[in-house]
Amino acid sequence: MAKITKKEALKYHEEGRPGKIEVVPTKPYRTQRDLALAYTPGVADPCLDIEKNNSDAYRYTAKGNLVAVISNGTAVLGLGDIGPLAGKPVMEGKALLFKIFSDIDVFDIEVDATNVDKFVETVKAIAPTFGGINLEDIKAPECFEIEERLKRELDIPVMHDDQHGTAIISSAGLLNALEIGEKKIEDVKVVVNGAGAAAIACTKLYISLGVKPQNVVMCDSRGVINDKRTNLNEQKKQFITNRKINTLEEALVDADVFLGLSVGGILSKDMVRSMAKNPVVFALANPVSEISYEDAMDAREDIIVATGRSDKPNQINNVLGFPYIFRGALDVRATAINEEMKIASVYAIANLAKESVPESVHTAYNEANIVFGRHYIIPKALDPRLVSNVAVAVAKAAVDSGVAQSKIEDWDAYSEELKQRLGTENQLLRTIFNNAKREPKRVVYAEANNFNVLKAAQIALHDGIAKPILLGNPDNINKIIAENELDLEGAEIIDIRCKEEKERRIHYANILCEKRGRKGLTCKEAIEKMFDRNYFGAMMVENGDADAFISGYATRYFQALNIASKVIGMEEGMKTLVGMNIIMTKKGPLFFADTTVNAEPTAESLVDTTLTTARVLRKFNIEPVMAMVSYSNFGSVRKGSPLKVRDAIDKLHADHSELMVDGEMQMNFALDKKLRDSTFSFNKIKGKDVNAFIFPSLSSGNIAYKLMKDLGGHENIGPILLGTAKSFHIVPMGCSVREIINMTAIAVVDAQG
Ligand SMILES: NC(=O)C1=CN([C@@H]2O[C@H](COP(=O)(O)OP(=O)(O)OC[C@H]3O[C@@H](n4cnc5c(N)ncnc54)[C@H](OP(=O)(O)O)[C@@H]3O)[C@@H](O)[C@H]2O)C=CC1
Ligand SMILES: CC(=O)C(=O)O
Ligand SMILES: [Mg+2]
Repeated sequence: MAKITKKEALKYHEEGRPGKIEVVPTKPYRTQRDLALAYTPGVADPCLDIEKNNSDAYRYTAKGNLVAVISNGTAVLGLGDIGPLAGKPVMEGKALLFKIFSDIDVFDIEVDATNVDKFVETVKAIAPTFGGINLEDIKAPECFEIEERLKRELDIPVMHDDQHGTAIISSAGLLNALEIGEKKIEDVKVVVNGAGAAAIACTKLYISLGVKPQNVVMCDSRGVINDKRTNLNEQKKQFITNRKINTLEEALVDADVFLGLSVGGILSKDMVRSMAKNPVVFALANPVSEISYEDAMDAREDIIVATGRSDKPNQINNVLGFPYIFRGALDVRATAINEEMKIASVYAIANLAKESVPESVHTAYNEANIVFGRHYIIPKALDPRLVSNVAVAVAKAAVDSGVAQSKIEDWDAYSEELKQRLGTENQLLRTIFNNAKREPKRVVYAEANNFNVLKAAQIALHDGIAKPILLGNPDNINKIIAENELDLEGAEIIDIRCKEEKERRIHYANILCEKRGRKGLTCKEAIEKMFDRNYFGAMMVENGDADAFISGYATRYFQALNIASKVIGMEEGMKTLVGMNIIMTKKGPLFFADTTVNAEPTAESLVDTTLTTARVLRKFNIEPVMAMVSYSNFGSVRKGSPLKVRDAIDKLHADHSELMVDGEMQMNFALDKKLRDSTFSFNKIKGKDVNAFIFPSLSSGNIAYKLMKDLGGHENIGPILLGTAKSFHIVPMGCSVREIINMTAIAVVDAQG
């Protein structure tokens, strides 16, 4: 990632509405009645109910999803005591992270109080507003007493994130780093630089996970905490070493682990070189780490390095924890965040790093293949699985340890709910993928000499969606596999040009020649075409040697379409192929057809488009409710394209009366059922939300889906080719791995019949 300049950082914060957060109403407020409900007199009723029963605050107010990020600015990142106001950008930043990663709303509260009593009293006084308290950037040793007292005196979860959030994440990182370095936690020698909030909590958690207290040396700003030191606070006293050493440099000789939670730039390359083999260096000070990632990597080859920064690999930062720990705690109304919940988070985070990484993470970090190892010991901050993995583990631990005030009956449903809440789960794709997994099919990838195609095939293979057949030069394919550490064991590779495939080429050519002989194709030409992977792959499907075909990554859409028509042909009874796009909206998926094939459809082809679209929706377990859209309503214009739409509708109503379809209608009547039903009460899709739109021409369909995608910012799946006699699918040229995987699942479902 390119370095961020000061100018850029200031502009980011200043631009538009200053700062990073705003408050958004969640209830209607446009009418006088709305206001009377939102405020007086309506608001009095929930007030009186809450007066009688305090827990009703969770029913009638935002309390249950509201966390306070509270700081007095005495230890802001590694910037030190810069005061509450100067710390506000960090607290707003935490608010932003809470919202985007776990949909928790946050008020950031900067308190002008360094005195422990005053700070505690302030937090207690405002606590009724919140469902949880996240203490932030409060310096040691005051932070320990502040947290202890608030935990004791409040009945909502309180967590000092710099202590426990950091301890949880760095422990997860440590477990994985030791596994990679093949070391046992009970044997490792750990040097902790820093003896403040984060360092003390991390060290305590390391010990509870198995590090031996006698194997720990802790340093503060004055050097090693040893028995010569005086005036140590109670927390530091627990870590006095009896080793006769005074400096960080001495402590690091032969150490296995360096944990830095202090200040930037205090660790030299030479110190790193003096450590034991496979050393673990967690340089976690922010914004400048104890040693830069580059210097640490440069110091020695066997090192495992992590920093707190977002712009380097292995980011150990409490952002991987606090959003999800509070999410889990709030969802079961936990009265505390206890040790059991912390340990559950450690293992949930550590284990997630060992699972195969979703494509969205590769895309977000612009990395081709992220796999568990030295450079990936901990999940990435943008990993969408964190919310369901960590929050579920925390909530379960809260229930099991008896601090939960409400129960979750169905953990799978809770996990799904979290994914949907964060928009990380696409219900439609989940259905398609589940259907695909139920009966995976042989999918032939015609362009397997491309990394994206191979990566998609690997994921499809490992996720049990498809059985890939890869067409391409085996040397090229194997080179890409080796260079990118892909694993395609079990996938068949076919070199269509080799002499062993000659017989098959001739066989396929004969079939094609028979099919197209009267349409101008000579047998010689057919043989030549079998050296083209798109033709060969399509023939594999046609001949039953594969179930579905995918191409388009490096082939023009219309070229692939042409092969589909010539080799595979159309489904029985169909006179046209159809292109369909799926637009993912907040209200659910919307299906647009035809978006890519028929430039000037006739009434017959509009009928075919409607029937094919309806069939596909049913394959996706969706009952089609379809509108044939135009610029007029139910015959209001008696010329031009509305006429052919009317003809199509008449035919559909006559021959397929069971189908929920009507038109022609304008888009606003299709989208707004109240408007439609009140104006045209006779309409056949009365009371229904339309989920599929049939366009009167290719231009309108194509323009509409691109407007939704690019201007509306909606995710788009497709175009998907419909109406072929067998499963034949074309991905957009140069598309992402995700798009190829999605198309694979669709192709498999299509092939299932
Ligand atoms: N990556 C992450 O997720 C997180 C990183 N951090 C980082 O950890 C650091 C400490 O934060 P926090 O614990 O909240 O702050 P504290 O103020 O509570 O602690 C700071 C500690 O650093 C010690 N220190 C300062 N200078 C040196 C030095 N030259 N050598 C050794 N120790 C030194 C201080 O020593 P003394 O006691 O003598 O004053 C003190 O013990 C910050 O840089 C912060 O950004 C914190 C939380 C999370
Ligand atoms: C990440 C964090 O909380 C800190 O550096 O203080
Ligand atoms: Mg902090």
